[in-house]
Amino acid sequence: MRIDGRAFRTIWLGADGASVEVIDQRALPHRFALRTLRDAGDAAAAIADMTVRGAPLIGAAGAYGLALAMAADPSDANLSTAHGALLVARPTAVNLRWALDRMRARLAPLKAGERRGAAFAEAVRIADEDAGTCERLGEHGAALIAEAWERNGRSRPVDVLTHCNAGWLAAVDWGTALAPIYKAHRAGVPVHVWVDETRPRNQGASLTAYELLGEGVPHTVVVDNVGGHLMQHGRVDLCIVGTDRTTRTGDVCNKVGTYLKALAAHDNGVPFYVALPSSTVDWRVSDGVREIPIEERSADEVTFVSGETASGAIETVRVVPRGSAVSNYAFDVTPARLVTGLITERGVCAASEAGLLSLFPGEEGDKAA
Ligand SMILES: CSC[C@@H](O)[C@@H](O)C(=O)COP(=O)(O)O
Repeated sequence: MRIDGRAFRTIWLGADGASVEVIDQRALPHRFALRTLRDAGDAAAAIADMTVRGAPLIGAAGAYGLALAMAADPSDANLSTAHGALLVARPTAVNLRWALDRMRARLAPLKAGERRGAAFAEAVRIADEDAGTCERLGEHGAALIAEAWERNGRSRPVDVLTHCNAGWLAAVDWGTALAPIYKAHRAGVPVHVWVDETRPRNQGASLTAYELLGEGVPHTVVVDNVGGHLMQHGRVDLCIVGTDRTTRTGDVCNKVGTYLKALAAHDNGVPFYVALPSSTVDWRVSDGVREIPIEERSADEVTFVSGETASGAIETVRVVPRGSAVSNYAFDVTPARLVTGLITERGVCAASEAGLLSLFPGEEGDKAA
């Protein structure tokens, strides 16, 4: 997608064929910066410190990290060590394990000497496939936005509320929740996006707003707690969010605060859609609340906020008094019963095991994997 009119992806193989370039998302929206990953340790650090973030991108970064590991030492021992080290970089988004397991399955049967080239090729394939998958789910989701426009008699733009950043910065390209918006916008369907700021890291205010500006999509940044009010007053036609892990029964784990938006949507009869590539489905898990590990991040993310001062300097300031206890749960689970539908690369389905299997019939056998 575009930054200042230039097309970018979030991750790509460096020109030397031996390193990986990523957009450093910690610097946005104030500064556009790239970071070079030279080994698996760099990749694990970039995932953990959220230089790269968002479920599909974490998966692609893990795959490239394993390729960097194979370039340094293609032994069986290092394949296992690097897989383990990358896997623990962040716990909630299942795409990381999905991508690492796919890489290991591809590389393990090969001779050590064949692994470097195969690993980079597979990582590139994973990234390319993610871009294609997100574009396809965007087309399916755009149809829902077009239907909402028909429902309002084409009288006004369709108001979509989204939470966190599930746009192209969270994937390799296009994004998940924002892909339908981009597709609808490019097709001439007028869309306006309510962007939840998404405390504590403000991925909505900083990244979603930045993306939407780049693509020229009308949007308004709102504080996290205003969604219920907007829905009560008919200002939201539909919600679309992403997910970091979806159970086979259709529960969705996404950025903390998603559940409260789903409750408000349910109470107000607002359709609540979740957009996902199938790599985000964890077929081994059936109860999201009990079984999905919820990442707890540093209390500093809550205690301090960072931003640009009037003089253009980036500064971090304390907003919580010294001495108060602080906790920082990064995700929550929205039960399937609150989800109107799942927007996938194969179409839109019910948030249920039957719904998912109607689109992904071969996956049932993976339940016990
Ligand atoms: C793009 S998909 C969905 C999610 O990954 C996204 O909504 C999200 O919660 C990202 O969380 P983050 O902590 O910024 O990695």
